[in-house]
Amino acid sequence: MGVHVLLASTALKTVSVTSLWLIPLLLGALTYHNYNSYDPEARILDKEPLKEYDFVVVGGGSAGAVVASRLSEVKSWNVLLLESGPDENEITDVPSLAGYLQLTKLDWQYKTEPTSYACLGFKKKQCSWPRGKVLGGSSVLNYMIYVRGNRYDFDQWESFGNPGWGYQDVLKYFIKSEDNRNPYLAKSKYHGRGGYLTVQEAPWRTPLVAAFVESGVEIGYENRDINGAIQTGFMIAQGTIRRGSRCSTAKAFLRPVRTRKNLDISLNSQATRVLINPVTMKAYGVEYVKHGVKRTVYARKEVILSAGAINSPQLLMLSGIGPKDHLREVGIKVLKDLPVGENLQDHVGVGGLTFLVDKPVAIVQNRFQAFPVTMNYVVNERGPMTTLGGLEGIAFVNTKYANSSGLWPDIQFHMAPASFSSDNGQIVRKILGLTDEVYDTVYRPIANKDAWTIMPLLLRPNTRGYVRLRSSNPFHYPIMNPRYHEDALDVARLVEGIKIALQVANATPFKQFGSRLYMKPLPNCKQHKFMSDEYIECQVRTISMTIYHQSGTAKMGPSWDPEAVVDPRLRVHGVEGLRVIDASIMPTIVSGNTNAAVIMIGEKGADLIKQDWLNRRR
Ligand SMILES: Cc1cc2nc3c(=O)[nH]c(=O)nc-3n(C[C@H](O)[C@H](O)[C@H](O)COP(=O)(O)OP(=O)(O)OC[C@H]3O[C@@H](n4cnc5c(N)ncnc54)[C@H](O)[C@@H]3O)c2cc1C
Repeated sequence: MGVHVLLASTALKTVSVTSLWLIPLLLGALTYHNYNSYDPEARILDKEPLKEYDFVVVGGGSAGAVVASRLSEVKSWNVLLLESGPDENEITDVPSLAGYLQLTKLDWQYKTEPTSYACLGFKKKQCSWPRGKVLGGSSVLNYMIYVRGNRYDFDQWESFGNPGWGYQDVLKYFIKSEDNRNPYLAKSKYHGRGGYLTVQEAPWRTPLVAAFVESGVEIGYENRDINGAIQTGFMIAQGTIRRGSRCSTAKAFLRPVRTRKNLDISLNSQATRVLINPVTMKAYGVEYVKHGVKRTVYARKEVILSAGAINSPQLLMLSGIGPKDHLREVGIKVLKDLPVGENLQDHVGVGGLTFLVDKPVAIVQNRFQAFPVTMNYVVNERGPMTTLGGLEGIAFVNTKYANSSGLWPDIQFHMAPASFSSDNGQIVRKILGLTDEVYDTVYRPIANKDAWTIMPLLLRPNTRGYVRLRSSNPFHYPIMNPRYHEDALDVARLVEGIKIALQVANATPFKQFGSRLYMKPLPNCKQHKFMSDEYIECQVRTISMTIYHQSGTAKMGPSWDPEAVVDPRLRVHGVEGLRVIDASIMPTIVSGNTNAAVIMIGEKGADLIKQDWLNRRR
């Protein structure tokens, strides 16, 4: 996702340099104090769990927050939400500070296994995989881009034997969640108003994003709502923000219902195992650790895993549900042999393509004065601190390998008005883990210069990776290998994606800024002619950037699908009282940023539970 946090540097650098940063913190603290007494967005209360609930939801992230909120609408049910991390804080609210949350205690700080195919420009050849360890999960760390995916993704899910998951069925759940506050979008039949989740464009932007959209039109694409009837095209990004601040799923779905008597939320509570009766094969509770003490909570009706695409499969395997040979290898008794942890998919992009401009129109850390920028955010909810982690433009384009209809693009663009070194090497290089050689040779020479980038990303990879247990210890991080770029066509699509990005950058609208390609080759690719196919392939493998969309590790599919872990009602095959509701269930990754689709999965999953239990009772 790239270059995100450049403004943030300005603000956070100030913390250590002057006391100006105290002003917004103080204002934030005052506002927070007031919220506690009357505001519906006030924070949730961390509860001591009871011994037993109707439903125990594990993980309060993008999906789990939705599930807990919707299930507790049924007054006769009581619901426990267990979340490993703490609550959000004032810094997580600020859109431009998104990247600053990585490598903190709100981040699980995962890393991929080193391979020789990808991530070669990062330390130890590992890609960093941040995931939210906080109420709201990865919706607290994410860059807030609101993209739903392509209608054919969902129709394909249905065609795999998952009735009720086609585009027309899921569209109503996207709309149900949404409160779109951009009038031109809100009136469209594809958008919703009045839902819990606020969606709007960032109130501030650079002129470069207008040039990006106009250039897209010049090369033959439409400027359109990429979440509407047709996805192919260019637009200014929509984001999950509310009045200029992050709207995580915790803020959207949990805070307004925090006083419900039948919903308990337990923070800093890490589930370690689902309890399953080996004779009846019914899930009846969860073991978890809070404040260093191991505890058990029982579920009368169901346990729901919403721990995300890394931790839901980890928990299933720790509980005896997974590939039998692998479980035996790590000494776990097999209760149900299922391909848990397989089918891992992610979006991987090519980072580092940089265009320099002659005008002061990009985001450059040194140019933003901390005090006015911060006050504009705190007082007016406007200004550079409202940018979606630094991203401004989105596009969906077709390479020569794309579906011939032109309606199911194979490449997405993220456009950011900054480079890897617009923050003078303070944050971006660290959170990505760029090697010193790459940073010093290529990016340090343009530190603090006006620059912008397009990052092409591969929408539907051919490769499938895996998540496996490192050991039977629930506190040991699992092994993660996305197998990026092991498939030649995946790489070829990205090479073509870079060529389309170059066409966009060469279009007339960018000429007014004196925009030009920065031509410093990557040190390990300089044997190839700059921007030849061979060079671009080398760049694809060197700066292989996750877009943080891990999914698919507990695949949804019918009982005859040998790869399926959950059925189309999201129940784990062969185990009663246990569902998975999060990014893990995607049979194929959606063509677009995953947060909105995961929220939709949470909405639909909660409805499936209501249908199953409320109909049964009557
Ligand atoms: C840095 C970053 C940037 C991103 N940018 C975007 C973007 O701009 N737009 C977009 O659409 N998507 C984006 N994404 C992806 C999107 O946010 C995720 O796909 C989505 O949040 C995943 O939702 P989930 O519910 O599956 O998992 P998560 O939201 O990760 O939730 C899982 C939750 O479970 C908790 N948990 C895990 N294990 C346990 C356990 N054992 N016990 C108790 N709790 C546990 C975790 O702490 C976490 O809160 C981004 C993600 C990241 C990390």
